[in-house]
Amino acid sequence: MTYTHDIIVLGAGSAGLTAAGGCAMLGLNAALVERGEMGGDCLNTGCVPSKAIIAAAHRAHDMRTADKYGIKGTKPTVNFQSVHDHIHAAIATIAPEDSQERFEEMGVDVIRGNASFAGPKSITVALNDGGTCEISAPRIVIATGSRPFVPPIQGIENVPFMTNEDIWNLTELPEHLIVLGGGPIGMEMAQSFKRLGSDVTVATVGRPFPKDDDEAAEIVIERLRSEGIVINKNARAQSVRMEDKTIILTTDSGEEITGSHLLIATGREVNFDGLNLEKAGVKYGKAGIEVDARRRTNQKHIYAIGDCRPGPHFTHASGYEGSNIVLEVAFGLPTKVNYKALPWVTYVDPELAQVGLTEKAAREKYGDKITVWREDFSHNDRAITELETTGFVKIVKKGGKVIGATIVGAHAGDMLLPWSMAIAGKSNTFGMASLIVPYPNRAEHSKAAAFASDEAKVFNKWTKGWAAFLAKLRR
Ligand SMILES: Cc1cc2nc3c(=O)[nH]c(=O)nc-3n(C[C@H](O)[C@H](O)[C@H](O)COP(=O)(O)OP(=O)(O)OC[C@H]3O[C@@H](n4cnc5c(N)ncnc54)[C@H](O)[C@@H]3O)c2cc1C
Ligand SMILES: NC(=O)c1ccc[n+]([C@@H]2O[C@H](COP(=O)([O-])OP(=O)(O)OC[C@H]3O[C@@H](n4cnc5c(N)ncnc54)[C@H](O)[C@@H]3O)[C@@H](O)[C@H]2O)c1
Repeated sequence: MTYTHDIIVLGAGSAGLTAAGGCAMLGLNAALVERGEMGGDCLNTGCVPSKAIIAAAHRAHDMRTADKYGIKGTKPTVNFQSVHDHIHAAIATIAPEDSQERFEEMGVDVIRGNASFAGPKSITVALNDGGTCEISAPRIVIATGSRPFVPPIQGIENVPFMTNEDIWNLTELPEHLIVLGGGPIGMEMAQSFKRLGSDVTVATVGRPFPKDDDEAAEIVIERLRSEGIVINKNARAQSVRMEDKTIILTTDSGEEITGSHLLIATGREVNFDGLNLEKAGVKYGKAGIEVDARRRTNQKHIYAIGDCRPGPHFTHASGYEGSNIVLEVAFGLPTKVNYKALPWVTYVDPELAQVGLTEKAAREKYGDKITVWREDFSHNDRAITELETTGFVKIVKKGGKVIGATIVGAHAGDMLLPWSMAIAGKSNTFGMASLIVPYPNRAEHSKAAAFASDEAKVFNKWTKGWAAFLAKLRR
């Protein structure tokens, strides 16, 4: 079979951009198909807008609480249209990094349209501006991401609700926001809207931050409650209705929660509708496209990376898996994912940061073979001078080895890097460049500097020559 490309990547989010860009930089003829906005969820409807609103809310909170530093605190005047503009300015500033033009300059063939399998090695694209095109390659990467999952709630079809896809269109502050879901999306938004002036009620199943360390999560929950957010644990949404302009959500315990706006943040479902996976014989389940540790599907030449496969849903996980694809496809190196030093940060205040195993997960795995060490910020001089003494650093060890670290407190996310290095056992620049660093985070620049110092070892005439040789064998 004569192929149009060496590799086809479906989806231009964090996963697909990394895979397609890396392969093209090694000289492969890479196609990247995107039906929506370049940059995917993270840039357009996820990390970037959420971190921008968090920053605005932080400033409002600082104004209200300045008294303790000897500066007269004041009630902030929030112009929500301007907050909206700030959010969209942040997206627009970062957008060129993920743009079609930038990837075309790298040598990627960017095709805008909806991709579906025509066969195991061929793709039909329904082009956004009309018509179709057929492309084919010996290797195909599915990186089609996820979208909000809306649970079955009686009456939901008659009630206006928002998800992470449209909340960024708000130009007026909601009077009373009901947040359904106590995961990172729900809790980051709950604190932001509260600080900007909305009343906020959260309804969730179990405790908020279900994947995080118990003690650390409780510290944040206490802070959120002290800021006036009402949090209903064990409150599964049963039904919802509208009376005049009021939304009334009824939980499975019969409690009624009222508000002016409803945000649904109850997890994700995968974007594989319309991909025609059957035509390629690719297996999938409810949690996503089934993959092995190398992110190969049951069809070994087809990979699935990022949010579209079961596993962690983070930009940095998607980017990491995209880089692994470059090693797999361009260099022919079998590359298993290794998440023993996977970090994540929830950008509430105080920040909640984790790398490796939580204490609970480590106990479940290793029982009393672990030891746990905790240092509170209450006796850290920088924290004392900044009046930010809430929180701690906790490390979990097995013998002499660090296997997990939890940090809750101001700037917690920026403090994770040394623990990632300890868990991964990597300290030189090459090792640092291969670490998974949480997004978005200032420590990413330490990784970037480390990578820059070694970049010539990855992208040079020898590696390009090897990639070209391998690609020729496969054509
Ligand atoms: C509100 C919010 C805040 C978040 N904050 C953070 C954070 O702070 N840190 C963090 O690490 N993660 C965060 N995340 C998670 C992060 O955004 C995702 O894990 C990440 O964007 C997934 O990247 P991806 O490339 O796998 O998928 P996506 O970004 O979803 O990209 C998939 C792309 O594929 C395209 N596509 C789908 N089907 C087709 C098709 N058939 N043909 C062509 N194109 C197709 C889509 O249009 C999309 O552009 C957040 C998510 C949300 C919703
Ligand atoms: N800072 C970050 O890294 C960040 C920020 C936002 C999102 N994300 C990623 O995005 C993904 C999606 O986030 P999310 O918060 O939507 O999902 P999630 O799966 O993490 O949390 C969903 C929450 O909704 C609750 N829930 C589910 N069904 C419910 C119902 N019927 N009624 C009430 N509560 C219900 C769950 O108990 C859980 O607390 C996450 O996996 C996360 O990795 C990351």
